[in-house]
Amino acid sequence: ADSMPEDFVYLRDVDPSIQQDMRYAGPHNFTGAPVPGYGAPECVLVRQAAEALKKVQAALKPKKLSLRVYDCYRPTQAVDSFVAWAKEPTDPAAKAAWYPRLDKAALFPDYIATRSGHSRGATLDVTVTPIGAADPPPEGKSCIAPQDAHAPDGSLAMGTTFDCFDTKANTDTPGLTPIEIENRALLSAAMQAQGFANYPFEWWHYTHQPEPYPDTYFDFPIRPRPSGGSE
Ligand SMILES: C[C@@H](N)C(=O)N[C@H](C)C(=O)O
Ligand SMILES: [Zn+2]
Repeated sequence: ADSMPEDFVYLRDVDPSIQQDMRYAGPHNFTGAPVPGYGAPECVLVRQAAEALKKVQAALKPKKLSLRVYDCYRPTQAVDSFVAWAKEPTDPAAKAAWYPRLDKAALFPDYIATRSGHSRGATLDVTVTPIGAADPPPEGKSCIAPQDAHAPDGSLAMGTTFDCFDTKANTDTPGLTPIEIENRALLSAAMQAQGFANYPFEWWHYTHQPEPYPDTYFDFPIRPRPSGGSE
């Protein structure tokens, strides 16, 4: 079906304090353009996952930290567009920024899935950011470039930026600085406490378990949130 199932929600309706930087709805992603199926910059998830994220957010608040989501439910048409993107000629500037040490073909399946858990509705890409921190746009530098206390988008330094397709993004990769290790552990502990499991290739990718739709890959497009919310 083309419409959002009843047990999917807009994260904004469950917890408007969680920051959303929905990269695939705009040009600041590895493809350089808005991705098919993302008709609005909104995080959509199955309700259980959204409610669990709200609990993670509450646990971070005393530390003056907030979650920031980059991707949530992903329609299968978007996944298919990633596969099509991989067959197009490589843009050297995009490669230098997002996958400096791998060729496009090598990104599948570890860093980009041809059938993604995101399409099942309980998976999301997330980082942690100080509450009230400035939110400058991404700079387009190499995603594996050294970071100070913060990544270029103001979030906590995790060793790479979001969607950095590189071994340095592997959650337990060697060679991180102590603060990067601490920040990844902080995210991981907060998420695990509410039932999220990390994907070891990408420090930002988490799935809430058990999944309500373990075998269903949805393709409804993400539409603007109805005014007044869905609750
Ligand atoms: C593309 C990246 N954000 C991601 O989510 N990768 C995993 C492997 C996926 O595509 O499911
Ligand atoms: Zn992901």
